[in-house]
Order: sequence, then structure tokens, then C-alpha cells
Amino acid sequence: MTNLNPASVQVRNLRKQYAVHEKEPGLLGSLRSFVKRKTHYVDAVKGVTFDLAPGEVVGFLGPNGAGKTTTLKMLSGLLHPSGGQATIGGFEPRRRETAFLKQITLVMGQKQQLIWDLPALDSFLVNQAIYEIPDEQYHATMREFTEVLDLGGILKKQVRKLSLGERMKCELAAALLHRPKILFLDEPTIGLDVNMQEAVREFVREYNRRYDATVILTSHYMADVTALAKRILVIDKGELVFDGDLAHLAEQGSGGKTVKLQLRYPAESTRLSQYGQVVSNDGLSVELAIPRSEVSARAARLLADLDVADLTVEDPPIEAIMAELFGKHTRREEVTV
Ligand SMILES: Nc1ncnc2c1ncn2[C@@H]1O[C@H](COP(=O)(O)OP(=O)(O)OP(=O)(O)O)[C@@H](O)[C@H]1O
Repeated sequence: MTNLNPASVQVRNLRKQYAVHEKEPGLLGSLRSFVKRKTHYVDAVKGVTFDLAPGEVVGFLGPNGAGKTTTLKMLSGLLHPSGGQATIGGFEPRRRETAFLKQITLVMGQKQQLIWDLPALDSFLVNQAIYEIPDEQYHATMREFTEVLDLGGILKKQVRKLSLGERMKCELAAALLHRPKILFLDEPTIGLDVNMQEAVREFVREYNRRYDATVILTSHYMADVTALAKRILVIDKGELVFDGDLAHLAEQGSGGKTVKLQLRYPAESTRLSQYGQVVSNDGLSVELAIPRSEVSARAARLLADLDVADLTVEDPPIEAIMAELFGKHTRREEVTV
């Protein structure tokens, strides 16, 4: 069934296979490839299915080459799927209809859309014309973005003279000027310093809140994901291997929990090892890895046996859980013909 809510996303068994033409290096290699062309196929996305509700913010995670960018390009209509279907607010992305383009945006941290030799303001005006944004809405949105992103001093500077962080803020403003209802954000904070990453996160959070926009975010910075998304999709070798709450993702790891102790008196690691695997012991600060099912019993023993000033129980870092999750799956299939 087609969902006509402009911010809804339905993805059914979406697939993408790339054909890669091989060429030996050098002139001889080029000549050979004219006579006998070797092609192999890469199954980049192998049947991905999910639904997003309007206003949902989802972290789309996976290791390098997992198929994240390919999926986002198919959802925004830049790539035609090899199979399956995506429906975005009732539209089929591959048709790239104007009404569809007006309700989505794709931001790629590695690519730029601003005109390099002109001030960002000029690119904004170009976008105003392309997206047919009424003057009143344009000025209201510009006022809002200038304030939230602190663009005041940089809008009239040539883009080539902006810092990476300043440019990224302008990229985001340009990409959202038409107030899209669905945001595909591919590594929007890549290469930015910690303060700038936080500024981008805050902007996305505020935009989502204000316009009830649906957001799919890929990032190698887990802080982006944990700050913005409650729900996580994990893709590995083209397949969706997890779809659920961030909290449940933590339970996927078999490694258990991290127990952090603040002791009043130092304890030897050999003594501490009876309670769990000693991850670190800097004298008074200790970190232990304890199997999930044993945590309460061992924490009680630790409190009874040692002079503990503070004890906290945490899930292991999300990076560790993902590394474990990715290790479980087989390698990408490549077919050579
Ligand atoms: N144009 C292309 N032609 C052939 N193969 C491609 C093409 N684009 C991507 N691939 C391959 O498809 C697979 C998925 O790539 P994709 O860029 O979607 O992954 P990703 O999850 O976004 O990775 P990363 O985190 O490194 O950006 C990879 O094996 C990649 O080498």
C-alpha cells in the first residue's frame, strides 16, 4: 500500500548490483579490454526492507562498503535500483519528479553543492529559484538558519575561503533551504572538529523538531548517532542485519557489560580478576568486563569485598558491539563472468 504522508519512507527488498568493467593497467591492457571485456558484478545492496514513520530519526550504520551510500542514492533517486521498490511520501524516487525533489534532500559530507568561487549567499539564491521558494519563506528560513548555524559573518565570503566547518554549515543551510520533509544525511560531520560536529547535530535536531522531518543519518562518529537517533538500522555486506532501538543494539553483543569502579584504596589486578576481566586499572579507577548474566551478583560482591566509592554499569561502546556484529556475517558475493 502506498503511504502518501510526505515524510514517510517505505523500502521493500531494495537491491543494487553494480557492473564493474575490469581493465589491465597500461596501453596493452586498454587494447585487450576492447577485444575481450571482463565484467564482474558487485551486489552492493541485497534486498533491504524497512519503513520509516514521519518525523523518525534513524541511524544507518555499517562498515566501509556495506551499502549505505548506495541505499541513500537509490532513496533520493540518483541511482536506479536493480530490484525491489522504494516509496518516499508516495513517490517513486527513480522518477525524480519535481514534487518529490522538493520534499527531500541528500547531504553528502564528502561532496559539495555550493558554487566554489561565489559567496554561499549566491548559491542560496540559486536554490531559491530552483526550488521555487517564495520570498517570504526564503527570508524566514534564512533568518532561522543564520541564527541556529551562526552564519552571520560567513554568508558573503567566497566559499573557497571558508573553513571546512563553515562550508559544511553553509552546505546544510543550502540543502535545507526548501524545507524538505525527508533528509538523507551521509556523513554530514565528516572531518569536522568536535565543536562543529556538535553544531551540526544541534541543527539537525532542531530542524527535525521544528519541521517533524524524517532523517536517515549515516556517520562514522557514533556520537552523532547516539545524540540524534533512537532507532538504528545496521547494514553489512548489502544486508540489513539489525533494525531496532539503540538500547537493543547494545544487547546484541555477547561480551557483557562494563563495570566502572572508583575505589578508595588501590586493588591489585590479580585480585580484581576474580570479579571479571580487568580492562584497565589506574590505581583507584578500575574498569571490568563482566558477562551480562553475572553483572548483579558480581557487582554485589565487589561492593561487599572492596571499599568502593562509586560503581557504574555501562553497555560496551557501540563501536565494539558493531565490530562483533559485523564479524558474524559472510563475505560479499562477487560473480565474475
Ligand atoms: N559506482 C560503483 N561501481 C561499482 N561498485 C561500486 C560503486 N559504488 C559503490 N560500489 C561498491 O558497492 C559497495 C557498497 O558501496 P557503498 O558506497 O554503498 O558503501 P558504504 O556503506 O556507503 O561505504 P562507506 O562507509 O565506505 O562510504 C562497495 O563494495 C563499493 O565498492
